Amino acid sequence: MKEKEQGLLIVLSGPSGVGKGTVCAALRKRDIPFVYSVSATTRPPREGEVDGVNYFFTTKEKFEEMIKRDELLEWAQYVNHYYGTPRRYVEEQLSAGRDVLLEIEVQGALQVKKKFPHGIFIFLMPPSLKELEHRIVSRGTESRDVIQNRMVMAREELEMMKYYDYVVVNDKVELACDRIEAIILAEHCKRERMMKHYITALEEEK
Ligand SMILES: Nc1nc2c(ncn2[C@@H]2O[C@H](COP(=O)(O)OP(=O)(O)O)[C@@H](O)[C@H]2O)c(=O)[nH]1
Ligand SMILES: Nc1ncnc2c1ncn2[C@@H]1O[C@H](COP(=O)(O)OP(=O)(O)O)[C@@H](O)[C@H]1O
Repeated sequence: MKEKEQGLLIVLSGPSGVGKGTVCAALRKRDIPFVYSVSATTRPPREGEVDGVNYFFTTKEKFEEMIKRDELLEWAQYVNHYYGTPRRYVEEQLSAGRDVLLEIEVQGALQVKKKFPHGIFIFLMPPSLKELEHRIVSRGTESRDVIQNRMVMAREELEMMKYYDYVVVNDKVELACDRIEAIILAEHCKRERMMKHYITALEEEK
């Protein structure tokens, strides 16, 4: 009998402004069968962001409680705010055999890698640093100081690319999505090759 396989844990990281949110929104339209983890954060909501959809917006005190109670799979401080992945949802979905996508920054991704070494780690790259700065500025959601901080972080984050399994350039949104979709498909094929029940089925047919 076919045993229930765990879903794939897919981690997408990349510097602020590279287009993670844009690429994830475009992936959602493609109806790829995976679920998205919603992070908790102490950052204030931007215009149009909805609590429980974009993030669970919370206070520093409540976030620190979640850390204490071990309710987060990983967490990090990023430009003066906390961000973290609620553990329960991810574990439940993976156990139900669903693929889960986490969109998180690099410190958190490295924590996840320790816990899920078989996760798929994808780094989204800007075509150039100049284009990255242009994207952050043109998004218009951050003050000049925050943009400068994010550019400093971006240079550090790009150094961490070496820890990822895949690098995807976000030159064109749809091309970046094609590449991510191809990676997930390939990872499923790889996993199927390793599955015992296929080998058993072939042997039974002999
Ligand atoms: N470690 C960690 N990072 C997160 C989480 N959620 C979001 N982030 C990252 O935090 C950084 C800042 O996110 P945000 O303030 O929404 O800005 P933006 O993604 O750059 O537009 C981004 O690199 C996100 O990928 C999380 O749960 N854990
Ligand atoms: N491939 C792309 N080409 C041009 N602009 C892009 C591309 N991807 C994203 N953008 C733009 O760059 C800005 C930052 O994108 P966003 O998705 O908010 O980045 P992140 O979530 O990584 O911080 C947005 O204004 C978005 O429209």
